[in-house]
Amino acid sequence: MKILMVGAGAVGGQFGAYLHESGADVHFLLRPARKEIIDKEDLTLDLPTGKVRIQPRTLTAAELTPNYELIVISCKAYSLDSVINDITHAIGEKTVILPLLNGLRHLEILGQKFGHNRVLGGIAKTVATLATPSCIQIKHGPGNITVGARTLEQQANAEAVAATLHAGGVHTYFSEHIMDDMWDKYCLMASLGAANCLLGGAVGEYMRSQAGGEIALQLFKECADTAAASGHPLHPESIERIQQALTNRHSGFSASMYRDMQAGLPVEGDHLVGDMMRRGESLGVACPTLKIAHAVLETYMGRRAP
Ligand SMILES: NC(=O)C1=CN([C@@H]2O[C@H](COP(=O)(O)OP(=O)(O)OC[C@H]3O[C@@H](n4cnc5c(N)ncnc54)[C@H](OP(=O)(O)O)[C@@H]3O)[C@@H](O)[C@H]2O)C=CC1
Ligand SMILES: CC(C)(CO)C(=O)C(=O)O
Repeated sequence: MKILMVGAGAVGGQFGAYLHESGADVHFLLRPARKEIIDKEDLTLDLPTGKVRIQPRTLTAAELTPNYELIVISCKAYSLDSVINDITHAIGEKTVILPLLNGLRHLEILGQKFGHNRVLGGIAKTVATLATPSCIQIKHGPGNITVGARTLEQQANAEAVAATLHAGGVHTYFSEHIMDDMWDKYCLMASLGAANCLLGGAVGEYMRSQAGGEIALQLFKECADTAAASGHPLHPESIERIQQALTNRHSGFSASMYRDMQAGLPVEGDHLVGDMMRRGESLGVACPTLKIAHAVLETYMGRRAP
């Protein structure tokens, strides 16, 4: 399967590197400035087990041809419009798209642009950061990807993509209920990211405040109620697991959105927290705490704007 990995950030660079290492036919679509750096310095994965350095095959949007069977998208949500514009020339009749962004709204946006049956459901699980333009720091070992069909027509394509990723050295799960799984991760991600950014700390840090845990659990409740009102109620075990993750006093857990905020970078606040709040409110779920967190994220983004 001919694969185009869009971007070589924390998620795309990592999983693309595993594919490259195991001999898969993978190209990285990079913007010119990044391509120049990676072509000169290679791409290094800094894993707990040591460093892995690869020489990826890179190209820019101007060089794309419509002969990719799989396009993996792992940009931040605020770059999605530019990515959609850039990959248009890489889409052929049989191209399948696997987005690995957190959240859900990108599925609708990509589906409207390229056709819903092309866009699979996908989840990346990892804790990774682009430490320098040519080095990705990965905590807790190699991450994994979950793939699944969002429509009946996609089933065979989703299975083929999962098999290709697995054969390409990526820890891959195939999900028969990908939308439930995406909602599960979305609820974790939105409540964790909102709590980290609103309260200004990783889980163990905000748990030292009197109300930190209560606020994090309220954020999660609003997300879980929204998931249930959307027809994707979380499993009781998931609810318990996420509640524990959000209130563990000894945990350094934080969302990539918080790490981005600490680094002064743009954040996916509207895609993750704003979208959850709007979905909830449109279904009659009260989301007062998500609303406060969204306002904090919008204020942050507004302050960054030139
Ligand atoms: N980091 C993590 O641990 C996890 C992140 N996620 C989710 O995955 C998604 C990606 O996050 P992450 O990997 O951290 O983000 P990064 O910022 O590390 O990487 C995004 C990459 O996308 C590239 N990009 C943006 N636009 C284009 C374009 N038009 N053409 C080519 N490349 C482009 C950027 O390139 P450039 O270098 O040129 O700016 C950047 O390197 C997010 O939705 C995030 O929430 C999910 C699980 C874990
Ligand atoms: C699950 C979590 C929080 C792990 O890093 C994540 O997806 C993110 O940070 O973007």
